[in-house]
This record gives sequence, C-alpha cells and structure tokens, in this order.
Amino acid sequence: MAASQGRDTPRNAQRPAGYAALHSQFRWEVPQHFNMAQVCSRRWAELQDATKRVAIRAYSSGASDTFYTYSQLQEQANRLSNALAKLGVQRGDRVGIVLPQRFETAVAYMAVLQLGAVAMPLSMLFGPEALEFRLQDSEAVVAICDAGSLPALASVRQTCPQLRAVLGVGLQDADAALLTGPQDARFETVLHAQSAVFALVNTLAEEPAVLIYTSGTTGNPKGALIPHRALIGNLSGFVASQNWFGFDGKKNRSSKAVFWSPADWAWTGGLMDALLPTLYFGRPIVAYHGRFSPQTALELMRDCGVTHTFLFPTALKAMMKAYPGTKSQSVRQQFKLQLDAIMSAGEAVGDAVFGYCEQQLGVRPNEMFGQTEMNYIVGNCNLHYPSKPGSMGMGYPGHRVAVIDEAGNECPVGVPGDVALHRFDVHGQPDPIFFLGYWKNQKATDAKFTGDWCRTGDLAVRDADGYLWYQGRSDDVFKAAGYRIGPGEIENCLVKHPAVINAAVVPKPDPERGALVKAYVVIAPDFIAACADDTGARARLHAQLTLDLQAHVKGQLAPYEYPKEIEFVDSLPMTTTGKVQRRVLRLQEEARARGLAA
Ligand SMILES: Nc1ncnc2c1ncn2[C@@H]1O[C@H](COP(=O)(O)OP(=O)(O)OP(=O)(O)O)[C@@H](O)[C@H]1O
Repeated sequence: MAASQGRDTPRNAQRPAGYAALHSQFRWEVPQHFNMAQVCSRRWAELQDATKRVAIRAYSSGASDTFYTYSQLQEQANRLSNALAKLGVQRGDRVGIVLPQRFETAVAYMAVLQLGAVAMPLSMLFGPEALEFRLQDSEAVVAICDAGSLPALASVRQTCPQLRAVLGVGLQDADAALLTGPQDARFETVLHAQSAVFALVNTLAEEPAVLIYTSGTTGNPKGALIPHRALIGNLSGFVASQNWFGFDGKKNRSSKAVFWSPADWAWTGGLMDALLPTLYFGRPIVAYHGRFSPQTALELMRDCGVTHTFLFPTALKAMMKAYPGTKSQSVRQQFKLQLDAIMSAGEAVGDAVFGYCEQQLGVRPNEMFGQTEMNYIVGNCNLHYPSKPGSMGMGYPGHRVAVIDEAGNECPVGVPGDVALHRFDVHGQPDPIFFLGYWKNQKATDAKFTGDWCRTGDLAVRDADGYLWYQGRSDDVFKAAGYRIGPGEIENCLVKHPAVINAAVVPKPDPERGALVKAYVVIAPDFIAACADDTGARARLHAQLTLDLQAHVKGQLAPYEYPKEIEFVDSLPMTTTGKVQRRVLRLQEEARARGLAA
C-alpha cells in the first residue's frame, strides 16, 4: 500500500510553526504527591461557589434533568470513603465499579481514589463470565453496582470469595434480595450512616489509581495499572483535542464549556478522556445511561447546550447514516447545536466521518489516538495544528511519539512502522502518561518496550509535515498476493457508499495468493426494507451490491485493495467499547478454510 497515497501534503512542507513551539514550551509539572480525587472534586468543593457549581447533569430524555454540584459530589464521596474504610478497604485494594453514567458513579470514583484504593471500572455490558474473570484476576474486595449489573454480579459471588461486600445503588426491594453477602448493602443506606467528613489519603503521584482492562480487541483483556499521575499526562491531549476546552482567551468560552460523551465511563475513553478531565477543569459533564441512538445524542447535545464532546467513530457513523443533513439545513442548524469541539478516537475516523463532522455538525473534528496503557498521546488541535482528514495527527505536547522499526529506530517519512511513545519528553523529563505495567503480568509489560520506546502495536506512516496516518493494528494488517493490506482504508471507503452502515475487512486464506481481501458488510436498513421477506430479492440485492461495492472501492483505492469477496451480515462482532473485533472474523475465516481443507 502506498504510504501517503492521495494525501495532498507537499513533500517539503514543515510541521506547522506553532506545533514546534507548543512542544518546546511544554513542561510537565508532576508533584510528588498527587491524587486524582483531590483535583477532580475536593478542590472545587472547597470553593465558595461549590453549592452552585454543577459537576454532573443527569439527563433524562423527555423528563426534567437532575443537577449535582461539586459540593454534593464531595460530600457523598466522603461518606462512601468512610463506608469503604469500615469494610476494611485499604490503600492499594481494588474496588470494582459496575455502574453506568450516573452521579453515583462519579461519587464512587472519587471515594475510592481519595481513599488511596484502586478503582476498577467494569462495563454494564459484561456478563457473568467477563465479571468473574476481572474480579478474580484483580482480587477486588468490594464491588459497587446498580440494579442492571447486580444479577450478573450476584451469579458469580460464590466464585469470587475475596469479594467482601457488594453495594447496590438505587435498588428496588426485589433487586435487594440479591444482596446475599453478610456485608452487602444498599448504597444509600450505607452512605446515610456515615460521616460527611473524610481526610484524603495523600497518595504519591506514582501510586496506582485505576486498574482498567483493555477492551480485548486483539486477545484476552489485560489489566493495565494506571497511576494517579496519568491524569496529568492526559491533560495536554485533552485540552488540545478539545480546541483548548474553553481556555482560548480570545473567545472567552471557559464559563460555558459543557462536556458530554456517550463513551462508557467504564473504559479508558469514558473515564480518562471524558469524566475525569472534565471534573479536573471544574466543568459540568452530562451523564446519560439510556441506549445510544443518533436521535437521542443530537437531542441531548441540543437540550444540554453541549459544547465539547468525544464521539467515537461508530457513533458518528450511525449519526451520519441516520441524519445525513439536507441541502437547505445542516444537522447543526436542525438541532441548534453549540458544539465547539469534537474529539474522536478508538478506531480510525476516516475522511467520510471527518467530512460529516465538518459539514453537518459544524466542527472540524480532532482525531485522537491512544490506548489504555498510554492514553491521549497523538491527535490534532484545530486551534494550533489543523486536522488533516484521515490523519490521526501528531504527538500531543509533552509526548515524544515516533514511528519505529523492529530495532527501535525511527522510520523515514512514508515508511510504515510501529507507533511508539518514548519514556521521556523532548526535555528528558519522564512522560507521566505511562501505565505502571500489566497486572500480574511482567512478561507482557516487558514485551511492550524496546529500550525506552513503548510500542502501541499499531502501525502508521508519518508524512513530511509530521502527521501520522493510521495503517491498522499490527495484528490486523495482512498480506494478499504480496501486497500489504491495512483494513481501515478499505473499510473507510466502503462506509462512504450509501448502502453500507459498517464494514470489516479481514484476510480469507487462499491457496494461491496466501490470502484474499474479504469484507463483511452491514447494509443500511433502507436498502434492505424493500426485500425484507423475500429471499430471492435479497440474494439479487446482495449480488448487485457486491458488484457496486467492488467497483466503488476499485474507483477510489489501489486495484489490489478491492474486496474479492463480500459477505453481508446483520451485525459485526464488537467489543463492549464499540470496536469491531476483526480477530473474530479472521478466526472464522481460518476455521472455514480448515473445514474446506479437511
Ligand atoms: N484514532 C485511532 N485510529 C485507529 N485506531 C485507534 C485510534 N484510537 C485508538 N485506536 C485503537 O484502539 C486501541 C486502544 O484501545 P484499548 O486500549 O481500549 O484496547 P484494545 O487495544 O482495543 O484491546 P486489547 O489490547 O485488549 O486488544 C489502539 O491500540 C488502537 O488500535
């Protein structure tokens, strides 16, 4: 694949002048003692306006919203910290938090963190097996859940003997019957009985704060242990990707920044890129835990006056198909949106989604790239170095990011290699964003590093301006007839076709070519509606679409990139974080090939 094919970058161009200055002026300031809860809640709760300063706005579509202030957040967190301490939770102990976006979730994080314990986010979508694996692996001593997650949690109670107590938020009497352990209790009852005063444990910046399991896109999830200082490491990227998050003095927008993201607060994107940085800046974040739909998302942003957001590519793709906009009115006008910044990450954004944000949502998006282990390291900042559609941007200030080869040497412009982050910034200071290591897995931690470079396992090429262009995960990139294929580019091209909602490209084993390019495609409902109950018509639609999509890709990409085979499916296998699990499809192809050979 030609590395910077079709990208209109003059070969002799320089990095934008502002970018170099941002890097050289930037200095990390990491105090010896630092606690995420101190900076995200306590310091705001001590201010005079704490009883008016909104921390969480709980959005209820159609009904009236509930506003929670920083004062309430801190008071409830203090009560919960006292309760946890009474349950014997100590500095360094893990506490599972299986809650959706709601006020009590923020309370739980603040309480665990200010106690010096380690918060372990767990998704509401986890079934018993997923919960059991993480609770056992982490040896969590307490879990905080709500009625939605309690049944799954209760079903694995017996096999997690180290779990001393389960605290249930907002339970009805019927739910509460599932609280069977001697120390299990309703969250509200426990908090009510505790003092509202708690002295924060003055943790070291280096101490563990969060144990977060990777999404398992490529294999078994690994527990990444994140220290308190990682929040500081995230901030330069957060501020830049949110177009200065209201701190652009000229526009004086700081007093109206309202944040929202549909990203689950139980994964890195939701916790470290949304909830915690918003609270760090003392601004309100909207909490909504209904099902995501493009309509609800747009209405929520309208009703709450959301100015800043993180929308993952899958969500933007769904919005793009449901609300393409009209010639006379953009989606921004239709919903009276006030967006100042859109950050998007988790998967490649691609120029189709990029164009949608710009033309329909009225904001040039900032793609960001990072991972649980070292989040928010690369991206764009439209106020200082404008996004290029399809590029994931450059290392954010304070992060020395490069594309390296197997030996750990930087690759020349246009040559693909591993995206890697150096342990030290350009001034030789340690980069605070790094995780501490994988939980109980030193071997995997060591394998991540080549000298001082930490490899992300993602491939990219750098253009002459220094922007990085995503090529795919090392595990997802494959060879077909001798050509290197990055699935992202082909998938991006497929979703530009009006009939396609989502697509995943994987290798199909082929005796002659080694592999051929195969696409799994989800068709937009409008296209299927006409032949829903007619299998003959559906087969004809598939045959016609196969030809159309092949021609569509051939017309835009290199000839060897078009999918030789297309399979139409109702949905793609996804992680709970909304990422396509190509691995599952690849394994399916391999199994089918073995079946044929047998
Ligand atoms: N802008 C982006 N473009 C392409 N891919 C991205 C982008 N941002 C993040 N990613 C992908 O998401 C990954 C980080 O996701 P996360 O840390 O949640 O775990 P995971 O890598 O999906 O799970 P696992 O390590 O268990 O397979 C990155 O390594 C990268 O593959």
